[in-house]
Amino acid sequence: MSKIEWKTVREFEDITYKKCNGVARIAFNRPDVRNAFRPKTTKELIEAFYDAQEDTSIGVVLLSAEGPSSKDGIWSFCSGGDQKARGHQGYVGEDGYHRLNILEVQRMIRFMPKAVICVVPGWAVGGGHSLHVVCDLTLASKEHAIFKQTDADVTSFDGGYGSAYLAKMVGQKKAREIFFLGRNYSAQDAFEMGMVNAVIPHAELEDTAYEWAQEILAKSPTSIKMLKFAMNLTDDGMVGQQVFAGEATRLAYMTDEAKEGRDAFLEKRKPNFEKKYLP
Ligand SMILES: CC(C)(COP(=O)(O)OP(=O)(O)OC[C@H]1O[C@@H](n2cnc3c(N)ncnc32)[C@H](O)[C@@H]1OP(=O)(O)O)[C@@H](O)C(=O)NCCC(=O)NCCSC(=O)CCC(=O)c1ccccc1C(=O)O
Repeated sequence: MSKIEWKTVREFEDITYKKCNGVARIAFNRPDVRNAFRPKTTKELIEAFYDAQEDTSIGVVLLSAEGPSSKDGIWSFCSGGDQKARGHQGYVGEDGYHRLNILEVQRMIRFMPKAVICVVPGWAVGGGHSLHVVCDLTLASKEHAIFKQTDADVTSFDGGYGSAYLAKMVGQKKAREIFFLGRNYSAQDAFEMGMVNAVIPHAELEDTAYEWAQEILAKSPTSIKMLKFAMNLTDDGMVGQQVFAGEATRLAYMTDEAKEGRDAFLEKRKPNFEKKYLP
């Protein structure tokens, strides 16, 4: 295992963004407010995720958080939407517009053609909880991770992946308990429910996430991508089919018959697909 030497690839205000050996690490960086996200945060997340998606040297993305809080030493992954930035129609950005763009971040994670691992060093609450749900894998701090759903306390509820997909993960009864009662769950509770892949001692959490990423990087990228999209497909309806089918088209582009179809058009002749029928 090579040493982890994270390199900052771009400076942001609300997040940090680093890369090392095929792994991108995007981390919330507002620990004093439990890493609540505001429109600026989601805008930065979208830019970082887009860069990680486009960068062909990156195969796995870690979504993590900086910390602990300088005020009280408490760790958090993300406490969801910043309630101070909340206006009458949604979360208000510096431009004065109300936005719902954490859902765009969720879609980027879901449709990212690479594995996304959520690293939970502390509180994962509200929209922060939903982000962990939508990631492909979740690793949680044994000592500090706490999972909690407060959407129903503040009337800012995620009726998409955060709840319905969670129910597929932990079962209907448990998902309803999580949302209806809003209790605290430890990393071990979350592991036993099936929404966390592993409970890791806090001091080893980031290194373990990097090691898991390296294990995934040793696999065939096309297999990981197609398996992710295949597993998404049954829950994502026509959009899931579109994403999966797009990749099938990409694979078809690489065949001789695709070359023949393109060349025939450019050469103004009929395509010859003879002897191209696979058994
Ligand atoms: C996370 C807590 C349980 C932690 O509790 P505790 O350790 O006791 O810390 P506190 O003293 O409460 O907090 C410390 C400090 O942080 C500030 N803070 C914490 N969370 C937030 C927050 N979410 N927004 C703003 N500020 C926050 C807190 O005020 C303190 O500041 P001081 O100045 O030091 O006093 C607890 O903090 C807690 O419960 N937090 C709130 C959790 C919450 O309700 N989050 C929002 C849920 S709704 C959501 O996330 C939006 C979902 C969403 O965006 C969405 C969903 C579906 C469709 C569309 C959308 C959309 O895009 O709008």
